[in-house]
Amino acid sequence: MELYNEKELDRLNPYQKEAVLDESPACIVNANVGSGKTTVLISKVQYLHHVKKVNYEEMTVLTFTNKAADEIKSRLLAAEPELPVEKLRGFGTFHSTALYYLREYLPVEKLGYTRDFLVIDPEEELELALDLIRQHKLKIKYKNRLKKRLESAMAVRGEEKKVSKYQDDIFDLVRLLREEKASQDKMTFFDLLENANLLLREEIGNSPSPKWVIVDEVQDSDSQQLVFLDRLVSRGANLFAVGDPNQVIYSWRGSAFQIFYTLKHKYRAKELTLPINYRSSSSILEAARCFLQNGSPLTGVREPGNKIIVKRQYDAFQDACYLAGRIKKLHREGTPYGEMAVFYRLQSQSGMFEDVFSREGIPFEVSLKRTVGDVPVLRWCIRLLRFSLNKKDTPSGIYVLASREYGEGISEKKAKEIVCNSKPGASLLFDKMCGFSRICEELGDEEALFSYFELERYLNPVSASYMEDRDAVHRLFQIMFDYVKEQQENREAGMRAFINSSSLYGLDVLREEISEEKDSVKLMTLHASKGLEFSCVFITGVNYGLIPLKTRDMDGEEEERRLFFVGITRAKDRLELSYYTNPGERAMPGESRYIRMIPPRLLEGEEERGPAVSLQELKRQVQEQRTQVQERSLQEQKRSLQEQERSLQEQKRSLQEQKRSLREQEPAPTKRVRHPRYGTGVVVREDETMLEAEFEGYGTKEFIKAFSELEYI
Ligand SMILES: Nc1ncnc2c1ncn2[C@@H]1O[C@H](COP(=O)(O)OP(=O)(O)OP(=O)(O)O)[C@@H](O)[C@H]1O
Repeated sequence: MELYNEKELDRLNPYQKEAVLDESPACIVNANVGSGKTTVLISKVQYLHHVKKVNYEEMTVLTFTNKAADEIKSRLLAAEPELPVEKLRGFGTFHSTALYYLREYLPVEKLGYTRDFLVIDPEEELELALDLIRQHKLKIKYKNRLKKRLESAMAVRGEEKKVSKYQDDIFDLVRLLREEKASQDKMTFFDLLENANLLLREEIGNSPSPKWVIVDEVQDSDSQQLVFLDRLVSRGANLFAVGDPNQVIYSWRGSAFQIFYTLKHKYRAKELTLPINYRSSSSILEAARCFLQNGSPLTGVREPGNKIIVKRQYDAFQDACYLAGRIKKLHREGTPYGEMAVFYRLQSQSGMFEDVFSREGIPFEVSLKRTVGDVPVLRWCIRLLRFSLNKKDTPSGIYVLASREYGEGISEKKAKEIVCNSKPGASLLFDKMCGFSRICEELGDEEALFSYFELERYLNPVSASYMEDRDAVHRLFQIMFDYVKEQQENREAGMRAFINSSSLYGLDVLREEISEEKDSVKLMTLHASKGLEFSCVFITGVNYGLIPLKTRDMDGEEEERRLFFVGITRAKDRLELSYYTNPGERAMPGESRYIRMIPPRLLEGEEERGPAVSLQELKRQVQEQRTQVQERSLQEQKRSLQEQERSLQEQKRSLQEQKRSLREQEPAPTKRVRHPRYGTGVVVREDETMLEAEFEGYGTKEFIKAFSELEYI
């Protein structure tokens, strides 16, 4: 049966079809968010295989995350269940593909390694570096930033540039570290790409020489990854790279906006576009357009859908309680939990949501890349296996023996003596590790492995965490045995491969990773949301200081904006944003400008919103509001003064009233006057100018005071 036919192509829009059918030696697809990059990538692989008859083994498909690689592989396997998974070994992250090349093809011996080298994480490298500083009495400044300093020093190319700006021994440390890692047969993630790049340059005649290199999320490639691409392209591979410049969210790793430009010109690549977004409702897309940076048109095909809800909350706790209710309601109305996600800016924000959701009985998963090293008992077990499989890894041997929690708990000094001098008989556990290779193939199952190392004794059976630790180790061993069986390699090689994947994949190797099938709400940082989609997305803490984070420069600010763009474009049907009025020290109270950048007609909140405004306008409005408030208060004061005055006059009048009535009630004191003609009289009425008096025999007479000849008596 033809697995890929015209019908498959008909599902694609014309832009997608053009990208799939394109056969240029180099093609860069500048794709919009949600425009079907993954769809196109998978179609391309199927088209090349089924129509152009390119074997899967002749393709290298590079992704940015393990999850993306797994998705591509599982979609290919779903379409073609008989496809042996080994044929897809060239499909993976840059690091896992480099590991595959180094193990299978490249002459690692030239760099002092054996094919059995093991991958270590950066923490282990740091331990090694600190040891070397002590041993060689190196002068290293800013040791608290050693990890960062090592990263930068390792990236320096050209001997003449290897001069420490702090005038210390950092470059000697890098050299010693490189030698030490090779002598212990260990590589870090950085070394995987670095060594693969070195050997790929030299080993032109040697495999691997893929016919096609297909790259996902190319916008986030760093300089090492671009060199890796270049090595493969210069061996004659066709390049097909897909990416979105609006989703560059890792420029601190060295990826840059100019990658498209660089690739296009370096390889004279044909540039295609995927403009149509299939994912989000048109309201969500319209909001997303406010955060676009490269001005490419973002076209959608969906209905307007729900308005974007904006909620003001007192703090994260109140928000978590509100979200718990909201999520339950949406679930009752038919949205599966697995179609809902809560995004935040910082991992430290997840705790509050985890607590409240567990209390409220909401199933949830936190997307957190944890390494096996984050679980103490697993870290100890992995190092036990590391030393058992690689006797050159003396630091792991010492770590196992000198651990305070597990093993024999012997002193570090003694552990060093035993491991470095290979002293048999001094420690039972050490002897077991040394004898592991001899019995490894005979171990029937994970139980036998557990018993061989007598772990019921060494996992500290009196500790409170014993049961939990024992179960975790059983699980680790069981998965390792399954993995080894799947690999169809010998036991030791399979175990090595497992340990390497545990370093590369983190705890995902225990299949505790976020799985889409599980019906649970997903909690994750905005960074972790990349490439995913959900029916309903809640972005919490949209306060200045969180979203966006305070940044040092414009580049940082632009990256924050792209990160928010990535977050909102994960939503298919519902987008809900919240901000806090009491966000704690890190952030400012109130909504961040990102909410104000969205046109109000797209928003629905609990309060009436004014029009979207610029910061200047906002400032003006605040000042205007202040002046209005001041004027209003002055008028209030005036009104109240007038009120008081009126009331005083009332009181005065009422007092006069009372006085008058009292005067009327009381017999007025008689005033007497004498007149030369009428004799003595009694005053009956008087004001300032007039006076009336009654005279016996003459009656009442009225006088003008100023001209009368009256005399008071
Ligand atoms: N031609 C098409 N017709 C209908 N739906 C499509 C088409 N192409 C892709 N889709 C759908 O659009 C959505 C987004 O596709 P996909 O996840 O491949 O996009 P993407 O470009 O990888 O997204 P992102 O930019 O977020 O990484 C998916 O739900 C997919 O099924």
